[in-house]
Amino acid sequence: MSSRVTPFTGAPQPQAAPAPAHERLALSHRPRRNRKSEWARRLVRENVLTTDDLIWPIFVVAGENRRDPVASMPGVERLTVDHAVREAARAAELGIPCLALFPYTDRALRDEAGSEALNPDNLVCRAVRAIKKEVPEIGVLTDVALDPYTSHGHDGLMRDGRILNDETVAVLVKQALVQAEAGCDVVAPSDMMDGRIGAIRQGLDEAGLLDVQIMAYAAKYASAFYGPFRDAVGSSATLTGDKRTYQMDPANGDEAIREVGLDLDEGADMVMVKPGMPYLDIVHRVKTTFGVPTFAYQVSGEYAMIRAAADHGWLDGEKAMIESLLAFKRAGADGVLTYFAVAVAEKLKASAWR
Ligand SMILES: NCc1[nH]cc(CCC(=O)O)c1CC(=O)O
Ligand SMILES: [Mg+2]
Repeated sequence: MSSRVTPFTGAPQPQAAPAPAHERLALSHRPRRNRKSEWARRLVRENVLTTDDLIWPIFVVAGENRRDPVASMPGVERLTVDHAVREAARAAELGIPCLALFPYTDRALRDEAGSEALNPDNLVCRAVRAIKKEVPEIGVLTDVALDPYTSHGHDGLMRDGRILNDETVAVLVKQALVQAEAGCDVVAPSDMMDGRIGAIRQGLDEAGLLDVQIMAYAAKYASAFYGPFRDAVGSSATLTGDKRTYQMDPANGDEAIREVGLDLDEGADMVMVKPGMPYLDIVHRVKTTFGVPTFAYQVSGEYAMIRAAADHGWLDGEKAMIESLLAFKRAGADGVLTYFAVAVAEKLKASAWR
């Protein structure tokens, strides 16, 4: 038997000579013991990141056989539907459970009311149909909100500079139905209007779409970290003002618990906290308070920060990516929407062969 094959025999690890007795601290606890080697660290590890935890957001654009880079998100591209289908197949192959689709809408198709959102043949619906036809085994989540479609870049209808709530909800119900009829598996309202979860659930149920899940962007903050996303969907160019009358104040925590409670009462199957890294306290509170499927969105600005620093050689991008995602698991998230999804899945697959 080869003497090198000894990992299961309890062979002692090489150790430094112990300090002379008179220099030793009389400690009954030495937490470092459980960190002394890789096997010991693995044995006591509390959380793991797996490919099952990942939702991959992708941007789609009209046309054929094109991939347009997003300048503020190095490594992220807007994909025409044919490429999106190919990427969906790659993601499924890697074991990623779900994609989230976001459209870049032509400027000419944007109007005050965001009416392209209700076109059953809009870009998102075409992408959903193509992906579900070619790659039926992957989950497809669509975003319910009007911002990629409105000329003013807001998530809802606007009158006299104000975002209307109830009128917007009526449109969001129609938007969710259009997406569900195209075949999406999950609708994810990201608009933060009050009462939209209940209205969308009722609309889906009345249409017989009982199996379409709702992932509510329940605690979504008015954040500076969405900047690169707005470049990707073209709403940084259109957005007038900010979203603070509907998205949450970053100063608030208790309010997130109330918001999540309302969305659950209204029928949300899963809830989300967004952004991610600066809001891990909220993720943790939501999970411990409600014990429901809880997701976090590692948003575009978080991706851009890690990528930019890594591209400058200022940090190890791969390690920072894994550490940041593991932190979501530790905080209590059941899964994470992340632009790193494919990179992580590839890394996890490679390490499974170790
Ligand atoms: N309904 C808009 C929407 N859906 C997802 C994101 C942000 C995602 C990201 O930054 O990665 C946003 C931006 C916003 O609210 O302005
Ligand atoms: Mg709400």
